[in-house]
Amino acid sequence: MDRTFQVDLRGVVDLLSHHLYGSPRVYVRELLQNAADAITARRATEPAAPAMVRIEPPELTGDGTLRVHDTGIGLTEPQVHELLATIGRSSKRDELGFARHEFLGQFGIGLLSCFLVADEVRVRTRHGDEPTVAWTGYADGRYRVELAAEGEARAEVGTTVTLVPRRDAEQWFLGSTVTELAGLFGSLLPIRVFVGGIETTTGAPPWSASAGTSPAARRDRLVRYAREALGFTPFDVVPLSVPEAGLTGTAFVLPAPVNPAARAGHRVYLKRMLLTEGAEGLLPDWAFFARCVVDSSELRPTASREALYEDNLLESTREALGDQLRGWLVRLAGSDPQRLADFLQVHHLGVKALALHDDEMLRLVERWWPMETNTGQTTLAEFRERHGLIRYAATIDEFRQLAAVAAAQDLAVVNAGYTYDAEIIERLPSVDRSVLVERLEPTDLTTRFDILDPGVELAVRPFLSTAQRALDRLGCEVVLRSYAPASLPALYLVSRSAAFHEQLQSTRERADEMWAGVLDALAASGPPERPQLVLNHRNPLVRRVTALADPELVGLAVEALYGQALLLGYHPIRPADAALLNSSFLGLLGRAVPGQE
Ligand SMILES: Nc1ncnc2c1ncn2[C@@H]1O[C@H](COP(=O)(O)OP(=O)(O)OP(=O)(O)O)[C@@H](O)[C@H]1O
Repeated sequence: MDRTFQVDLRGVVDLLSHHLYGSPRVYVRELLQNAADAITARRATEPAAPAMVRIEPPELTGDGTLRVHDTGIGLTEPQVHELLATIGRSSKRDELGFARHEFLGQFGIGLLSCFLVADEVRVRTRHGDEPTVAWTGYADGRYRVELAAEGEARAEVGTTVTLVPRRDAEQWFLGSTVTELAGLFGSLLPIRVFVGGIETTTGAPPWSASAGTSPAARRDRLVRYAREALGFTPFDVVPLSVPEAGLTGTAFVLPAPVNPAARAGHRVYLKRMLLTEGAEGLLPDWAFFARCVVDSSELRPTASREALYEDNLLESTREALGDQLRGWLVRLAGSDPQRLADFLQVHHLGVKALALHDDEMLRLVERWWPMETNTGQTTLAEFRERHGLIRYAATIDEFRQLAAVAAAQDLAVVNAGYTYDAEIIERLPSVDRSVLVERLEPTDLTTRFDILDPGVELAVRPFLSTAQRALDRLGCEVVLRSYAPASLPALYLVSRSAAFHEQLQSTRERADEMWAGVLDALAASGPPERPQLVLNHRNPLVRRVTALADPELVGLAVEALYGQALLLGYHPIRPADAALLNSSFLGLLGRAVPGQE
């Protein structure tokens, strides 16, 4: 014998409340949705029928219940038996079981959500001239269907749903809560909803054409809407429209920086009923700087109606919305570059973070983000146009060391020391093969320094060996070259490998034995290049120093030049350097101040 499943309603309600719905508050949404669908169904054959829902919270009914009256199509007695007594049965599907397009509901479980907050649900409904039918359901799964008694018959077509609150759920029935929830979920519904005497529907969405007379008025309205509903004054508003998803709406560009990795939540309405205030996946990741409010008639909800269902339509919608935001950026670049600059000022960190993965963002940064260079601020695109390649210093310190000298040699350098900049520059050739990039190494500059002519070279040899002796213990090599600018007496240049070895050395001094061994092994992997103190023979002071006869004074002068070059290049000052600076300063002072004790 075939048997039929028995459904334990308590178990189902438990499942809904703990696993499907995020909060019991959805009961208001489900009631509104059923009322709106019933009105839609009635108006299909009776276009002039009223479209009104009235909610009476317990403060008004006076008997502790909440009532929802609608002017919808109502149900006949057989329909009540079929639809209200069977979980998963809906009138909103076609013969093949597909969700019918004009309705909000489709699953046939919405009414059950009332049991999240109510012990008892009563439905009194009238369809056309049929008698009024009364259905009463209980949370334990019992239900009763009867024809309404004579005095209880409805005068009008429509349905009244009455909820008898569960003891511990009374807070969900407060007039203020119900008003807030009806406004939250249903403010855009194309019907009129009242809670007590307060209308909670606001008419057409704020972005619809009829809502504002001129584009400027509509924009003002949207800015006001963002302030009230989203809590910020947008940097800009961007109209959105994706016909294939029946989608219209607005993207609000955020006025303050956000973390692009944080999931953005968008406010999504489906057929003008709020689905969620935190929809993910509506925009591509790179569009982290916008929050959307949209209404769609075609996108699908998950069964909980709290998120968008990820399908092909959502994917193509995401792409289309991405295109529209990209278009906004491009238009901004063309029509109002200053505003684009303002936008980047706010969102540059996020834009740059994405530029490491997203080609569009990379191009945006290349074309529009002004970078610091030793010839002033300029975009990478301009820099490349002017200099044929992008030459950059990879850290701020390197840039500081090199900027002035490189500029004097007509060598333009970008400061790529700020967050993401060096990686962005290095990624450029992967999207455009014609882009040449070159990392400027401090020691690259030495190739641009002129060597001295042999006569001078010979004459300064004694000076150089005295100078070298003074700096030997600091591991620094002294070199004499001729370079611009003449005002610069000396440069301290550390190659990358020398910098690495220096760091290794200072770590080794602090490490315990085991680690010292490891570090030694590392250090042995490459010959340490020594840092160089490059004295500038074009500098008058340096020339005078090279001509000094007193070796002690030469030592003091070279030490002082060494210290000054360290400071000028923002190099770290080790204890030995500090001691040397100190002694050379005092030594020179001693020489400068005449007289004896
Ligand atoms: N206010 C109402 N007026 C007329 N019919 C109603 C009303 N409320 C519910 N019904 C009928 O009861 C059926 C079941 O309602 P229920 O809310 O459980 O599911 P649904 O709205 O079809 O789908 P969903 O689970 O997606 O909300 C509906 O399909 C509808 O036919």
